[in-house]
Amino acid sequence: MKEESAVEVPQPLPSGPSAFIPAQVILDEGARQEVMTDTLLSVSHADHIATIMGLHPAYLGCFLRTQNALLQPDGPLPLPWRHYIIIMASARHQCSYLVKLHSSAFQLAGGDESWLRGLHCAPPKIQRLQTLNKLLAHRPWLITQEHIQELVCPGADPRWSLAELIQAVVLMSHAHSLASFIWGCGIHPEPDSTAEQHPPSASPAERLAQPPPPQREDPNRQEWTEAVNEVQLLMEKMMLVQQQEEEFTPEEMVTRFERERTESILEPAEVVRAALPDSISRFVQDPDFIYQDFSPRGEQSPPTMRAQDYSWEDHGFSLMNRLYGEMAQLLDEKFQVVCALTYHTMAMHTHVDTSTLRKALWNYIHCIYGIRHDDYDYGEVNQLLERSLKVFVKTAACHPEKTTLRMYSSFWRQFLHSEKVCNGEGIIYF
Ligand SMILES: CC(C)C[C@H](N)C(=O)O
Repeated sequence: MKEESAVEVPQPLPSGPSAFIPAQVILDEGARQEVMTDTLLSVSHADHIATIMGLHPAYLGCFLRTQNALLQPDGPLPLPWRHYIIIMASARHQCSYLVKLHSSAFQLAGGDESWLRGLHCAPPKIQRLQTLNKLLAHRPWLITQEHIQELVCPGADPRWSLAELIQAVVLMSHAHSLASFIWGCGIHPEPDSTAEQHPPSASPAERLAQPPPPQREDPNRQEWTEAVNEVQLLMEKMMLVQQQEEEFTPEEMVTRFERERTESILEPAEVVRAALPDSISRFVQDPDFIYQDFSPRGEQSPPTMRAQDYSWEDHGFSLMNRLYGEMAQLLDEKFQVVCALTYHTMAMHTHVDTSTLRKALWNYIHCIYGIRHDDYDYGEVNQLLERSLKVFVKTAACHPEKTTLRMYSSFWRQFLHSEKVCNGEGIIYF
């Protein structure tokens, strides 16, 4: 095991779409994806998000289709309202990138500027979404039937229709997870249209082709050998996991889940919470309400939810299909693409079956949110995910604004950046 102190302290990159990934690397790794350029060219102004997500063209395609559908002119909620809901939702994760982007879009769509002074200036109907917004962002397990009833029942004033509410919920969830992606990939703010260094007319390729940032020193030979061995070891563990036939009792399976959940508490280093800037805090009510860790004896611990009792495939999809059919299809496609997304690569190796590793990551994120798959042995998470990876994943998923370059650089040091690009939805991690 390498000592913490031996890890080089990474320096933030000065320019380009991401503070974590050098612009040149995005170009190089992107060039390996044949369709990337096409996908990027079809995005009229490829922003930093699309540029980084374009490392996975199949995912970028689904993402953009979903986002475009959410923001197309027709639909139950007026367009300015939809931008405003995204602002409120991204503010919960302190994502000034999205707050800024959608404040401009809100104005362009004809929104009433005075609302941008803060939540208290928005219509009461929008303000009533606050509770749902904060629960969805930080502790979704607390949402009950009453929260929905309160908004849609005939006596509710002002009342939300089901069609409006489902659109608002998808908008909020979309913004929450996108905020995790933005923090998790260290995405830089978009250049101001007034700023000199990046004229808005620059094409994505031009913007990427900035002078490369000062390169860090190449890892020395010993470090490289060590890294190669780490990947080798991980691949051996994956083989072992695949061959494992041992069956555990249901009780043992629960214990293994609980163990993983309890251990995750220790993962992120506690950082003192800084006061929110006014540009964010004006859209946040109750800023101290954040993700709450599981505690084995704590009364307020998140309950466990069995994935078999409520899942997208068996329940979520059909409900949404009735109320917002187009979105149900798009989200379903997005989930399917991401579950199947693999290039069969592992750092310097090709033709690898990475399914066990991807499944461990997926299930680990569900685990931190208290979701248990009762046919999955959580011992695999423990075997396959190194501690630094868990710290990163947990931070990006639960406290995205605390993700640092150091966390990003500490895990999977041998892997391509495109393999590390991560989404707090728990989904893009290839
Ligand atoms: C999680 C990653 C290591 C996935 C891998 N790059 C793949 O193509 O499947």
